[in-house]
Amino acid sequence: MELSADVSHSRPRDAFDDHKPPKKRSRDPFAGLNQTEARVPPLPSKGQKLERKWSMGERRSAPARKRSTEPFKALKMQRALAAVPYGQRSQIKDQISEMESFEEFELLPEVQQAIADALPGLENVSPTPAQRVAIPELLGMKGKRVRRRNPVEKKEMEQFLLAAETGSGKTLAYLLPVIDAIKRAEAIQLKEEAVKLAAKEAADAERRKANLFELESPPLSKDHNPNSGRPRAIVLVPTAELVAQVGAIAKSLSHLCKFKAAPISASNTATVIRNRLFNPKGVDIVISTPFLLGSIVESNPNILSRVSHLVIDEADSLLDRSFSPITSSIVDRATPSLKQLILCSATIPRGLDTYLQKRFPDIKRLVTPNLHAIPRRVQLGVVDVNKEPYRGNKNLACADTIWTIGRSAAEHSAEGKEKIDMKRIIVFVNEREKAVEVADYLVSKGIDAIALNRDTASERASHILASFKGLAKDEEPPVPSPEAVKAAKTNYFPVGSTSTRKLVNTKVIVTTDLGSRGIDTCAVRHVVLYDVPHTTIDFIHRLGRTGRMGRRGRGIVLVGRGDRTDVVKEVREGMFKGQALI
Ligand SMILES: Nc1ncnc2c1ncn2[C@@H]1O[C@H](COP(=O)(O)OP(=O)(O)OP(=O)(O)O)[C@@H](O)[C@H]1O
Repeated sequence: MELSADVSHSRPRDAFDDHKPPKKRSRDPFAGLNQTEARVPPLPSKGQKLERKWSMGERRSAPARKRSTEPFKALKMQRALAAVPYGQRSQIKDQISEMESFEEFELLPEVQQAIADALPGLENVSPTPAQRVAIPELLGMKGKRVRRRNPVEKKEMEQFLLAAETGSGKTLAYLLPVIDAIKRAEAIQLKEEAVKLAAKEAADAERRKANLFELESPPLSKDHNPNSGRPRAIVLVPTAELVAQVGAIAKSLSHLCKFKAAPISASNTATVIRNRLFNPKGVDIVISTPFLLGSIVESNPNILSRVSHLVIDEADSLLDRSFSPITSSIVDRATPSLKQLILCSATIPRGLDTYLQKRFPDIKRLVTPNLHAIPRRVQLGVVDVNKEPYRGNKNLACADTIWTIGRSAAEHSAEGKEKIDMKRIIVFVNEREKAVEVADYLVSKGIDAIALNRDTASERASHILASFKGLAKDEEPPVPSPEAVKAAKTNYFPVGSTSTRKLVNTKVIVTTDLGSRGIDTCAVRHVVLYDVPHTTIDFIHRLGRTGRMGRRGRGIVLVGRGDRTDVVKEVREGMFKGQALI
């Protein structure tokens, strides 16, 4: 092989004038060989850098890369929830990690024993994070070894915000300390009354000795009980269904540690309400909605005269625009006698956060480590309604989704494996009118569906919800024949057709936000989000109806034209990573 005669000659200067190596050479695998000069291009000037940034390739890729790394970009547009720093969360986690038993709380023995009645069928229960965070604080325990504060020595009203994820046992977290306080106050009152009575009897005896002919003073009337119509504690909740739910828990606790609970709501008659409030044996805890209690207080202001504990459950609802005036007026009227004001919520919306900073700047925030995070055991699936076979028909996609859930269980049963449980599914819509429309459509497709909205009579609503709460025993679902299962294999219904087939093992409630707050639907494994919720707050509450207290659950969101897919994507990512939503 012979080398060229020019091999050692450099190339003419103007060949590098544009600072770029010739393209052909740079692509050549041997381009780096036989070079006598380092051809490193100089650093680009500032102007060149900008030019490069906006060149076609970079312009497309730069924002895309930013989007993928920046967390919750779509959710940041709404920023619905107040932030709780991760440092604070880990600190709380450490603090509560050592509390393993209810016995560590300085509750009265009768209150301790009553816990088992409120959690029937459960053995070796340990307190949930919400209970570990709240109970010691509400009892005034400071650290494990320090004695509880004397309930009578406390003069100023204490304010607490208990914020813990859905289905985490917040009801017991506030009820147990409140009942404990009531029982202690009652014991003190009984002691004081006994001392007074003894003093009076002694005085009477003295007087009789001094004047043998004096008539005996009449005994104290036993007809009037000073505890009648003057509760020591009030629990406010937003709906009649929640009044019944919290009332049932209070009643179960009252079997062992005796106290009188009066749940009152618009679903009770006036006579029932009167009898419960003005029971001659007295009343200790009233559970009510703010509107009902507010109207009673107008005519009987004495009802609030002795209230030492006021609980506002679902505080984010009860302090929002529609409820706030009436809730605040009850707080104001009860304040003179209040020892503890306890707000309770699964979410701290930014509106509530600002309100609390202004109205209760000293409120003590009791927050659990997983606040605002949807637990990992709840999965979120997405159905694209625009795709085949739905072609934008959400009703059809909803019916098909429900059939898919119900059918899998029916097949399982037809194979003779085991008796199947009734499946209970909640479908959430954003508008009240839509609930009826969707329920009617589902019924036309052979699904046992019912609408639950503000127009549903409260007695009927309680009845509908009972089986979803695992309280009422369902009639057993009929076991479908193998033929019926075969016939139901395809659950696609052409638009407009009415199904003659029936989905036998599934019950569905179609509801709005009304069914998303506080209802303890522990029998629900599936939630269908017919509409994409407006905010992360609604996502948390709606998905919170499943996967309660350590159970698994599944949410399915139907995404159609105009729905925020970016929001759904970010919520899913957050759930997958176990992150708190914002
Ligand atoms: N320590 C415990 N161990 C086991 N189960 C419990 C315990 N405490 C409460 N539960 C059960 O957990 C379920 C949920 O409780 P609860 O309704 O109080 O939750 P929540 O936090 O108020 O939910 P939401 O935010 O949705 O209102 C109930 O069925 C209750 O019986």
